[in-house]
Amino acid sequence: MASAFGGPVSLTFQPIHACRKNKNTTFVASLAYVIEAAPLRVVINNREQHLKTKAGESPLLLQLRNITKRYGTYVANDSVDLALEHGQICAILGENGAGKSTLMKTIYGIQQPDEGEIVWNGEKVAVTSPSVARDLGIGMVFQHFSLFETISVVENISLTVPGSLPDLAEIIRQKADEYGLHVNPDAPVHGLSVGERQRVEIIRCLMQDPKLLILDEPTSVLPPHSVQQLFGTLRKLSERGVAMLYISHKLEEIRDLCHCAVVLRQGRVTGTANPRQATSAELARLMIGQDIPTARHAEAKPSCEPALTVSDLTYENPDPLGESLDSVSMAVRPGEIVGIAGVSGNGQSTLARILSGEIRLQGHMAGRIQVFDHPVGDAPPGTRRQMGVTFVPEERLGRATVPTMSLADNVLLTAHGAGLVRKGLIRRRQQADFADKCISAMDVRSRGRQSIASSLSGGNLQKFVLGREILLKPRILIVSQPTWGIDVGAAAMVRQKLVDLRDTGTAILMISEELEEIFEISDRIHVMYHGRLSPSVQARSVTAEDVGRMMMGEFDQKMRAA
Ligand SMILES: Nc1ncnc2c1ncn2[C@@H]1O[C@H](COP(=O)(O)OP(=O)(O)OP(=O)(O)O)[C@@H](O)[C@H]1O
Repeated sequence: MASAFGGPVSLTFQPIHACRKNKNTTFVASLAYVIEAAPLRVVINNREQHLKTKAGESPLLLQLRNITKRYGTYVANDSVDLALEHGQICAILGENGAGKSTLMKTIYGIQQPDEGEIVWNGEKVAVTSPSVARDLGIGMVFQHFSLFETISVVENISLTVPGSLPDLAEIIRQKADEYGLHVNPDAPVHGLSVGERQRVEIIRCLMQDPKLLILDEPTSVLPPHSVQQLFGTLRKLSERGVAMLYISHKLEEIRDLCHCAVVLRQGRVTGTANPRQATSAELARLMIGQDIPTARHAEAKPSCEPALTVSDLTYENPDPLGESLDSVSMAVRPGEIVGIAGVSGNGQSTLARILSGEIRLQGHMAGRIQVFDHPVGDAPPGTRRQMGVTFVPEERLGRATVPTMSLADNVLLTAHGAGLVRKGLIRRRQQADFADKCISAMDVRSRGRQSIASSLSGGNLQKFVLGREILLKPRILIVSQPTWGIDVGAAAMVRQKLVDLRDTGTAILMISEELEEIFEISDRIHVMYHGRLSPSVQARSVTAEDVGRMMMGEFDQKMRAA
């Protein structure tokens, strides 16, 4: 059978038994189907009854019919059909650039589809803006929080939800009790952990009584113990009839939480799956069309002399809301990967900025930073780069790239010294070749080197930035959150590239909140906690539980007691 792509179509039928059984709901066995490379209409579960549907409500909360969204001639969403029931938690899966965010932006009214229609509770609607979406009952929890740090929780919420502060504080307490989202309405936001901030974002959505919540990679910022707490809340919401669209690259979490999964590839729906019955490997295969390789990780053979040495680094952050460092010491040798684990907000981003030279040794800082034998504590980033140090910051837009510039011009920002400029003039051929190499080496899905950085999907821009720095063949690479927002297939490729770079003799310092990633490719592991760094441990000699305890500060208590 030929598909719309002209390629073959394969059909796989897979029986699903009652996948969400509770005393209120009776299921009939239904079929989940996977259709490769063909547009299809998705009907997620056939049920005998829809007991979560209230009187006057359509059994389907949301239907997308033939939604198409183009950017110029590029089709980001292509005839997407989707149906969602009340209370259903549906994962949206897809590789970087598959069109997930584009689809969510359309549902939330941030952008308009070029073709197709949205049917809400049985009625065709035009979601012309996020406020129209909120009025309908659609809420969105973004990956990056939008809270003002210097005011309290209730003051933040009052900026979008009408009501007096005492009344709002009372409602916050009620919602917090009802859904296990404990947060003090009067607490200033700057003192809250990331988990608490996310609870505030969710409470803010709940106060608008949503029927559908869109969650964009909600666990990427959370420490492991907060993930289960969040899932508890989401399950409660689902039981009360709130439907959810859940974007994530973390397949285990999708298997744990979601009732159904829709797979997008190149803007099209290419299949559905029951995540509770599929393995992570099967879900990954559905997404990327092949098995995921794990990094081939032979034991490191580091040199003796460290490439990067940090001794007794203490930094009192002049920003009262910023992270400080306390007596941080470590060394990274050529040919090894040193991972720094820790819950975000414990000083990792300050450390990365000091090591890159963005913050330089001055009065409120003590200690020493050396690249091989040279002290660099007061050297600017350019000098450090000339010594063979490259950096990948966690913020790709704005810090790693200029959003409004093309990929070709973004290459010049850090690779100009690699023969791309001579006598002050840009060598266009070499510039184009370097950009093309980054794109092909890292499989960056874009419309070529002239694409504007901000038009790339988050994961593809991240791959481009990594490629730029790796191609410079650095002596030292300092990388923060290397696979943040990158799909599982691309993450495996990125980790392999880091291991390959290590094997050429580069010293790599990797700051990551993903414990799995830390374990997969680090040779030694440190943990950061409240601005202090643990002694390093050999990655092969500790368990995730050991590191988890270190992340909760156990090493710090021992060091202080010693
Ligand atoms: N404003 C824009 N202008 C041009 N192209 C865009 C724009 N926004 C997105 N695109 C393109 O649309 C495609 C889909 O992007 P989208 O952000 O929806 O992908 P995604 O599946 O969310 O990816 P990721 O997992 O990396 O976040 C990408 O190829 C991207 O380059």
